[in-house]
Amino acid sequence: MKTAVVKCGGSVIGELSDSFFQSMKEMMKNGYRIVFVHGGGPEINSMLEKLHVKSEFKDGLRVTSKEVLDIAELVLAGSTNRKLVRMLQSHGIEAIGINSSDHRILQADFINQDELGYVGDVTSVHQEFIQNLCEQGVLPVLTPIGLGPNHTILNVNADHAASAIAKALQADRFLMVTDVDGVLHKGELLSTLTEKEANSFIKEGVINGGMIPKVTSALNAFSEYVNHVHIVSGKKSFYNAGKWYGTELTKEKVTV
Ligand SMILES: Nc1ncnc2c1ncn2[C@@H]1O[C@H](COP(=O)(O)OP(=O)(O)O)[C@@H](O)[C@H]1O
Ligand SMILES: CC(=O)N[C@@H](CCC(=O)OP(=O)(O)O)C(=O)O
Repeated sequence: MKTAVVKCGGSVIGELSDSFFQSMKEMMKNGYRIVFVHGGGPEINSMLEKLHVKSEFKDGLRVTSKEVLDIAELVLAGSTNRKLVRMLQSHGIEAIGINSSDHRILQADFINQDELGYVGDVTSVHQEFIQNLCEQGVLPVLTPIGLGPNHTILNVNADHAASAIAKALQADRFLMVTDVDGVLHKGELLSTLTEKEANSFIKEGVINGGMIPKVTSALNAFSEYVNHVHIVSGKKSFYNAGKWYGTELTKEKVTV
């Protein structure tokens, strides 16, 4: 069996297509066990607006007061996670939703409490438990909420959380699902991207906004254990007849 970690961004959760779920099923048919990790940034934003709570981002991370943390957990665990589990089940995929501070699925530590508040980075992943669920044929759907020191919970950027999980599970593939076809350059899809190109595109501003944590997390997971990392769209098929779509990270440029 092969393992794949699929991170689904909040930008596309409401727009996931039938072809996306078909690609998931095709992966499973071809021997992949899938672990799902999700974001929910836009849904958190609209709940914060409804409740008239202000929040800001610093370097792509949400500055998270105690009040913002409670709302982020409420939305991620109470709404986004539930919706995804139901969508998977309606497409015939047996899934279980878990808030990742439960059972120490994700342990995290503050990044910089003074500047960012309750924001964490993953320090450990309960990989045996995740693997056990997969072995039972249940697809785990995980929030990016980690258990911090002294029983606090911490808000973890979902790209960072997924990257840490992919590394801990030594996943054969790591897919980052978003609302665009992959990494674009002047409107054209880049089918491959090397680390060097990614760094210069970030410097030049070609890669900006939410694509920055995605590409840096993708690069971060791209290791001796995780050899295949893709950034793909959730609006269409990303895998069909053994072919992968979107942008794949490569060590060096592939010439075709
Ligand atoms: N070079 C790029 N190629 C593609 N998308 C980019 C690029 N630079 C910035 N983006 C933006 O990144 C967005 C995806 O990031 P984000 O909205 O945070 O997604 P998610 O919720 O899936 O994590 C795209 O919708 C696009 O607006
Ligand atoms: C610390 C931090 O920024 N946490 C994110 C967690 C959700 C997330 O990352 O969602 P997307 O994948 O949709 O961006 C947040 O509060 O928005």
